[in-house]
Amino acid sequence: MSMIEFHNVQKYYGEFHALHDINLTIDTGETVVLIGPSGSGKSTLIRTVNGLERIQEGQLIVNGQDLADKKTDMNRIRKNVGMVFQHFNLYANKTILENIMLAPRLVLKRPEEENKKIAMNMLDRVGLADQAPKMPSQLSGGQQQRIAIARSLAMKPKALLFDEPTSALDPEMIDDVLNVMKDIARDSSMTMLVVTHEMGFAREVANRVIFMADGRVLEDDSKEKFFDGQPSNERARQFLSKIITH
Ligand SMILES: Nc1ncnc2c1ncn2[C@@H]1O[C@H](COP(=O)(O)OP(=O)(O)OP(=O)(O)O)[C@@H](O)[C@H]1O
Repeated sequence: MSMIEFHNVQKYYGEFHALHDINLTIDTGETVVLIGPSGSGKSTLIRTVNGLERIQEGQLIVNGQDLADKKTDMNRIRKNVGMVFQHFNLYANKTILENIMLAPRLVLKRPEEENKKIAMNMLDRVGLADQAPKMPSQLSGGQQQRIAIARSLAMKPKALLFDEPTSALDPEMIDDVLNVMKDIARDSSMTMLVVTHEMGFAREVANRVIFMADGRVLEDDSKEKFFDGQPSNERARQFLSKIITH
């Protein structure tokens, strides 16, 4: 079953044509890695999936709802589609546990006891249950990003979007975050769309790799074809050789 479908999607920022005729289908449970040079439209594309950016033309169906339709309930979309950003955006004046319990309490009206139990389970899943009473500033960047992931998971979403989740982290913290993401990717019910330059992650757990440039999808391959064969597109081949050698 498909979770996300782009049909001839066009996105403009004013006069600037940011997404050109995007056609993509992402099935439930797939892990899709999105790569491409800076400014190619990767963030824009994933931000359209939970309505942070509106599209101007075409059809974008997420979890069976058409996001181009003004009547679509965006709150319902955001309950089902979580997002993890480059900067973790935790609430600085709330404990780790409160950060995780807040949205399920306010948005899902989840009863307090159940909410706490699920929050602690998610903290355990990212390996940080012992940090529950601390404040975000007491944690490292890598730990804060794992808390941000736990916070998204606590909403029990059907899909998770990741926008360069490790690019703001010190190198020694990247693996811990990637390991948590790999664990989620192996859960076959979760759909993941990930913008990242971490090719080790892509090689290990992605089902597909999509290459974008100038607002267009130029390559959409299985992981095997992308890494072990060759992308058909010349720019994708060049990009791949650069990121793998650096
Ligand atoms: N709010 C905005 N208003 C105007 N132009 C924008 C806006 N957001 C992005 N753009 C432009 O759209 C293009 C695509 O940007 P986007 O951030 O989606 O690219 P990206 O591939 O994610 O890049 P990066 O890897 O540098 O984050 C860029 O040319 C950018 O300047």
